[in-house]
Amino acid sequence: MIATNIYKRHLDKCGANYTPLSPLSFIERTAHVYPDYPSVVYGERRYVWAETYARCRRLASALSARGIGLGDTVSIIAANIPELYEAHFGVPMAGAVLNAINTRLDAPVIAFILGHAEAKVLLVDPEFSSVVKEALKQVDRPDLLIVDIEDPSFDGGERLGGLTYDALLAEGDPDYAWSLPGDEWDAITLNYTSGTTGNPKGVVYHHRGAALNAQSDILDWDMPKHSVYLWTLPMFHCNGWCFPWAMAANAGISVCLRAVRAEPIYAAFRDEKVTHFCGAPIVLNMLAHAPDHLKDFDHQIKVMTAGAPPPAAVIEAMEAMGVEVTHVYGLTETYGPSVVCAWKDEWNIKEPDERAALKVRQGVRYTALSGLMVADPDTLEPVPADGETMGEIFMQGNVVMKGYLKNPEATDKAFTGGWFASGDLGVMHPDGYIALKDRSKDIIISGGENISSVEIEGILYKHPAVMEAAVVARPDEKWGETPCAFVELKPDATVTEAELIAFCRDNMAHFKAPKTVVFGTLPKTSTGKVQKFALRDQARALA
Ligand SMILES: Nc1ncnc2c1ncn2[C@@H]1O[C@H](COP(=O)(O)OP(=O)(O)OP(=O)(O)O)[C@@H](O)[C@H]1O
Repeated sequence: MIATNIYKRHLDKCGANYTPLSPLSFIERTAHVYPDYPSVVYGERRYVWAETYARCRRLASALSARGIGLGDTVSIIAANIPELYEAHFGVPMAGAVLNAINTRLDAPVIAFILGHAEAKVLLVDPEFSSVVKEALKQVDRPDLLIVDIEDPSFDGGERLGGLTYDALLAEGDPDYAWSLPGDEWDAITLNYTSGTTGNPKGVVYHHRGAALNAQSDILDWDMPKHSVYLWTLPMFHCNGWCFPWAMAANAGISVCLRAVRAEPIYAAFRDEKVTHFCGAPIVLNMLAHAPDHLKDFDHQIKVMTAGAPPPAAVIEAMEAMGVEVTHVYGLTETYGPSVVCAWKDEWNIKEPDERAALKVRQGVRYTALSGLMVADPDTLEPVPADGETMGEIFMQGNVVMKGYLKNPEATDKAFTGGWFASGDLGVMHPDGYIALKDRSKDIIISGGENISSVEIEGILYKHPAVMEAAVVARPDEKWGETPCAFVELKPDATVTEAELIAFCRDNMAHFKAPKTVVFGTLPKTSTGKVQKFALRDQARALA
């Protein structure tokens, strides 16, 4: 007898029971349900959902009328302003792929991206017109449509094309009948990695992953409906960790911000009654060290942090100010956050330092992620959950990128045995929470022992004189490598090399303590991370 599965008979997908997952459906619903609720705020400019939705439809319609559609790239280089928010909907509503370019890149890299992405349109914020002008000289693309965004609140910049963003919107239909993608696997955005590990690679996201991760953002952060979200995290970075779409699903308010400085951030906390914001640990550190008179708010604020290991001292400082920290971890390749240090109520009774020690761990799967493991990169055998055995961190599921654009070799290398290899090293704790120890290329091997630079940095941050710290390997004849710390001190603080080394030795195994300390400003990448490769060069020169 032929075995049959009764659930396979006459139970097929059809238009009634299956539509592609896409975050575009979120804005349509929210504009329908909450048309007059605030959506986007930028200084004096205030929109409600009906307006934001109409502007996105105009953009889609205008792009479409100009022949932009499926498989085309629309690039944008902009600060966190409403136009960049709208592009997250208007561009894919036209069927095209949004490529938000990192605003801190230099002209040759921008030129590389425009060429590699085969961009058809480039939307330009006036703040970046001069670097774009330089980049355009280096790309041979006379057909590229340049659209200048105008921002009366920004002083400077120049027009590069013959069309403004508002004029483009005016060409469009506010009632444009856009449609969901034919396939949820269709590309929605293209994000270039910052290139700290080589040439920028074009990470492609699909509608399905974008919808799922945006929903996880809300779920894994317990975001109440109509949250007030401050845009401190660049929207160009992994599409702002999917928060443009999350805020549409949440029917929340996006408070746009051009400059990520303590003063406007604290002013927004107070004036807009911000409830949520995201930022790399360096942003949290900046806020913690801002003058006290700025810290003038008395409502509950939550921050989500990732991008680099958050030192326990920074978490403690934020929480002492009444800002609740949620620690997440991910990569451009995983739509931003895909792992969260899911908090447990029973941890609330612990002392602040114990709470921070639990929270510096990267944690467990985001709701949208299917698999997370720490494993031997050669055998893919998971390491024991002992909190000590190091392995590589692997992810699996719908919030792992489609792959790298036009780069099958890199895609094949990243996907191994059904898993995405993160290039990060970590351990699995007995309670199932992972902790990241280093990027594989950052680990220090001294006398045959692995030393985690992250662990040493965590100790250095606890010293009252230290503002920022980064540790790299310094070549050493006897030990192979020794830890070399680069330290930026707080204004007016003083401490000697010997004192800092002694402080580390008092707080960790002696062999792990840095042997050298160099004082000075730390070089940063375009995403605000410390440029460890530059520090490694400096450490090598010392040797
Ligand atoms: N919570 C976190 N704790 C520790 N490290 C983190 C955390 N979140 C992210 N990271 C680090 O950031 C990396 C992802 O960064 P991202 O995808 O932005 O790439 P990049 O470093 O800017 O560029 P490239 O991929 O070119 O090196 C992770 O692999 C990890 O090393």
